Amino acid sequence: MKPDQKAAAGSAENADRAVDLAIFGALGDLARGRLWPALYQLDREGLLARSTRLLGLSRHESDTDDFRRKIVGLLEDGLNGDERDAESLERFAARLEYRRLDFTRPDDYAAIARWRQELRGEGSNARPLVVYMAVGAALYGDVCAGLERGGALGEHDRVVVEKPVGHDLASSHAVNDAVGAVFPESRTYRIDHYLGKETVQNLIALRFANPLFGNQWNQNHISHVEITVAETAGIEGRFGYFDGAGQLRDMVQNHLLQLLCLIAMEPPSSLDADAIRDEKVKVLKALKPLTQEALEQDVVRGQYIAGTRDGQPVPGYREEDGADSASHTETFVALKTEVANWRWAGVPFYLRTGKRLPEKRSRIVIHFRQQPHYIFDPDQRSLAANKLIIRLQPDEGIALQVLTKDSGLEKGMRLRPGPLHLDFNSAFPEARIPDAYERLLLEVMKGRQYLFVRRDEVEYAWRWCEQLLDHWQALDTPPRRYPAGSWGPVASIAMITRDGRSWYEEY
Ligand SMILES: NC(=O)C1=CN([C@@H]2O[C@H](COP(=O)(O)OP(=O)(O)OC[C@H]3O[C@@H](n4cnc5c(N)ncnc54)[C@H](OP(=O)(O)O)[C@@H]3O)[C@@H](O)[C@H]2O)C=CC1
Ligand SMILES: O=C1O[C@H](COP(=O)(O)O)[C@@H](O)[C@H](O)[C@H]1O
Repeated sequence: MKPDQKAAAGSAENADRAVDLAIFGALGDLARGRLWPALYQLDREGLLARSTRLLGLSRHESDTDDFRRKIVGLLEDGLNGDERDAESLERFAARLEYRRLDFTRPDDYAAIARWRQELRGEGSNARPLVVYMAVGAALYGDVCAGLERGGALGEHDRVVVEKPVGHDLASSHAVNDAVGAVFPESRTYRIDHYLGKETVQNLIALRFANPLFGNQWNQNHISHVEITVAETAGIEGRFGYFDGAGQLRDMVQNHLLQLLCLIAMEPPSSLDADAIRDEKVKVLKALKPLTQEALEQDVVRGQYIAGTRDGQPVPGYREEDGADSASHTETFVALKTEVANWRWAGVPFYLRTGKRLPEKRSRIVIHFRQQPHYIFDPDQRSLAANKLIIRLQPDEGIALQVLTKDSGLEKGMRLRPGPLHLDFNSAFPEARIPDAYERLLLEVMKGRQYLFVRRDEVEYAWRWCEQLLDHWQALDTPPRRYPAGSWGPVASIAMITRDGRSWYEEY
């Protein structure tokens, strides 16, 4: 954005998003790494309302001045040079306030009611409050009840809850009930930050704005679908949280199943939140239950052992800081599933996600079927299928692999695969790809729910995942091992090879 545009935007009232925001867990990993940087970027781009105030809440000994220094310090450390301008940092710091609170102590919540009273005294009448739960789900009930009993809430206030909502179906019911006792569903925003990613948004545009794909999007034309979300990171100091969760709860129950829903859902009647969410729920309900044989053959869980990252040695999962040396928690999951409905019957969806894999890479690959009648060199038959490769991150973009004739006088009708490429960064160089949290925070401020997950979606996703959790619990055996820096247990390759396929690696 040019400086003159920025100045104009910075002074805009942006009345459609005039809220205040209270972050519970303001100094935790999520808030420090994602929320404060996202809010700063929104402010810098002139997208916050002029009046918006941001309240940090945590049990750390601090006050507003100290808190402002801490947040500005972490922004200065994390931002690129051109994002770190003194004027924007100063304006952002002025929005911040801090209160020390123990979220489990009902009496502490009066401080929030007092803060809101002070804002009203400054002339801001009833701006809605957005309550952001940057804490574990076990605390959501305490916070909601504390806010209500402490007289801190108004009738338009909203709550944002982080994933995973609960630990299984029963605990997710309990968490949703506790939040629902204070905030109705229409004011509850369940975050799945993958839904805020630019390319994930683009799935909707790709599928429903392009008849070319819309008409081919079914079992007549698609042979199988791959979804890979690979991370190079390990546990990064989060052993306490992660060991109680594992990769299925941390990534599959939410991010990967949401991606699957966006690929598999029927066209919604509109872009309204409930129109989209109704279609996603239908997909979750149609996920084929896994038979005992499928649980044994088509699901692979792994745990990384010592290996390398970028050529440097890294410890195994059980040697991480604070680790339990006998942990059975999985850091890798690969599985095959099917959406049992008219559109998708017989089309396998292969899902794969893991920590400490060789690359950070999230990709969806749609494999189209071959032509019914093939007239080219029989040796090239395996080439003869189009693939649509959706690069969620990094190098956001879309590639369609098509076959052309290999050029040259002596080549005859040799085929050559090549991509038709849309690279978002080079196609739209003027547009910065915003972080998912920027988009999602802005949507909450505007009161729009279509990028958030409804209660029944969360619960159907748990219902399906529980088959795997129950199976693993009954087995009580450790996950398969894989060296850090590899693509997971060999069994995950065998799983897809048995179907005469392989994970697509040419990104
Ligand atoms: N970190 C991430 O990248 C992601 C996190 N999430 C979700 O976000 C939520 C937060 O995760 P994360 O930031 O990693 O967790 P952290 O443990 O890093 O942060 C939680 C914060 O809440 C504070 N806190 C905990 N209990 C209380 C209490 N009783 N009173 C006052 N403050 C308290 C903690 O304080 P103290 O430091 O004193 O313990 C800590 O600062 C979780 O639901 C997680 O699943 C979702 C996606 C990604
Ligand atoms: O929700 C989570 O997501 C991150 C990965 O997010 P990304 O945007 O970097 O792909 C994962 O590392 C974390 O364990 C999980 O809780």
